[in-house]
Amino acid sequence: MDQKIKFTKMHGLGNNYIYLDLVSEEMALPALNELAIRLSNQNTGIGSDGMILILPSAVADIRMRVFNKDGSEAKNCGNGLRCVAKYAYDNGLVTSKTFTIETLGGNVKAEIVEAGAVSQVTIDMGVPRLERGTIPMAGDLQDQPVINETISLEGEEYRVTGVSMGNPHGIFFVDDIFSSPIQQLGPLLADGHPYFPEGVNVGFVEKITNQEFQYRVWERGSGITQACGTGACAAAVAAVLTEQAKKGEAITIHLAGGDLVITWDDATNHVLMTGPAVVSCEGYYYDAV
Ligand SMILES: N[C@H](CCC[C@H](N)C(=O)O)C(=O)O
Repeated sequence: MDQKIKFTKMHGLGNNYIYLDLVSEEMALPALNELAIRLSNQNTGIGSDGMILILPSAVADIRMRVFNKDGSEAKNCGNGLRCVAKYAYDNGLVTSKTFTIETLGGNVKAEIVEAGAVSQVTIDMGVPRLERGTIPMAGDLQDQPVINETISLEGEEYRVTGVSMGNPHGIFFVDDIFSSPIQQLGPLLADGHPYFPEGVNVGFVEKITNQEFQYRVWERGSGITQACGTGACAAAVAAVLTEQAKKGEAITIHLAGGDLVITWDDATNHVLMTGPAVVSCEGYYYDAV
């Protein structure tokens, strides 16, 4: 069947997805997991880190579903949320500059800080989940946080901090981001390992100052990406948990694709993320299956 599917490709700091607007027009789509794989394929599809659906919501102003390049569905996507917010505002799906977005990881609040070709968007990502059982991570004391826990992987010892932003993150602090073991630990942990039963986004963080960190990521389901919004939030939370940064202060996370400003708010315990959202292109994909 040759189905003509309208899409918009957007990115947040180079973390790019194919967005399908199922609010403005009904589309009967094929199996979503397989469609995400086809759209993401850079040889036979459009090429991206995955697919994001923009849908009506019964509990928020709009709803986001995110699928990785391998077709797996994730519960949250920070760069995706900023792009969904941009799209919704620019295309009149919402009428205010502040609105709510439903995700599988919980509802979040979006604010269009600056509209334009490059929109600046703030997302209130809500409260980070720190208990071992919520990441989830294997081990005793499932109701306790995992902060710089020593784990042995392939004969080497590493220290990991676990943070969930609705999706799982393992944060490893390193002395030099450019010599981090991303190629070893990414494939080993991201898509299924006894220590991370649901897989994990594997993040490496180097401290520059108390308010500035470098971050690189091997994403669950997509591999190395230019940026990971939930990962940047997890990196800032882990920096506070390991007493390398202060709660309540703005923390700049430098990612391969650019910077995000993250604040883990003292009063609300919510994590705020601010950064850009950009449309790369739009058009039609001919799904010949
Ligand atoms: N790979 C992630 C989903 C995308 C998250 C990332 N692109 C972001 O901006 O937060 C996961 O499976 O949890």
